[in-house]
Amino acid sequence: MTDLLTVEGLCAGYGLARVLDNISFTMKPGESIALLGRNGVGKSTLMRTLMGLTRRHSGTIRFAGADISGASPHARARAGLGWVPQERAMWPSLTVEEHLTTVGRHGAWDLAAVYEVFPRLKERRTNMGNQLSGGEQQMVAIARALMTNPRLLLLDEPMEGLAPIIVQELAAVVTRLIRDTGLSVIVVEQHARLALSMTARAMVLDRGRIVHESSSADLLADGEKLGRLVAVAA
Ligand SMILES: Nc1ncnc2c1ncn2[C@@H]1O[C@H](COP(=O)(O)OP(=O)(O)OP(=O)(O)O)[C@@H](O)[C@H]1O
Repeated sequence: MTDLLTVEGLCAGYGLARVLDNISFTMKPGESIALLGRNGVGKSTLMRTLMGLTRRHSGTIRFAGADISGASPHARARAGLGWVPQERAMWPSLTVEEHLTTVGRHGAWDLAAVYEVFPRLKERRTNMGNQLSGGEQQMVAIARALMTNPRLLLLDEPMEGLAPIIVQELAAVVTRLIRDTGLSVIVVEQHARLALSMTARAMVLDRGRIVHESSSADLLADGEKLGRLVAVAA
């Protein structure tokens, strides 16, 4: 099977400051990766670099058969990269449903499909973005990315700051997306064990480099290694 994503020798950062140092990895369609590491090691920077939101110093990114290394964020979204940013980025004056329909693109994910995954959003469909709880905002952020019918979904700390019960609810949804719909996903998460339980592959960063790659199950089973590589939150 051809790769969905091929990253080779990627160095990137902000201005002249280099954060990512020679990152290389590949992903096949349907694969899921937990991207882990301590605070400040470059996880968000890698996600943002895949979306074209940082300064790439060198290296290449191929996605769905095309070299997107120099493509704009907009072009990358059109090519099928779905982005759920850490800050959620709600539009206060739009309703839940407007958040979803303004970005909708033809494909299996339509309003009915996302409401089936997030029944709470259907109940809240006329609420404004600024009338939602943190968990509901995160559901909108994920649903909005699904409405673009992405080939790869990038989730940057989707559980951050949410109550434990909402974390479990969202984790169940993401697991379902990965296992049942075969969606390709990279998820950055402070809840390392939770992220490993949702995904097939684990990748750990330290100071901008990949320092560990294995199956998620292997890393989950090795508590000592997990503790050494990652500050384990849960
Ligand atoms: N907009 C920016 N401009 C300059 N430097 C930045 C910017 N954003 C992040 N950095 C720096 O890049 C490095 C990596 O940050 P990044 O947010 O990618 O880490 P992270 O692994 O996602 O950490 P966290 O889990 O805390 O979000 C840090 O040293 C950070 O200070």
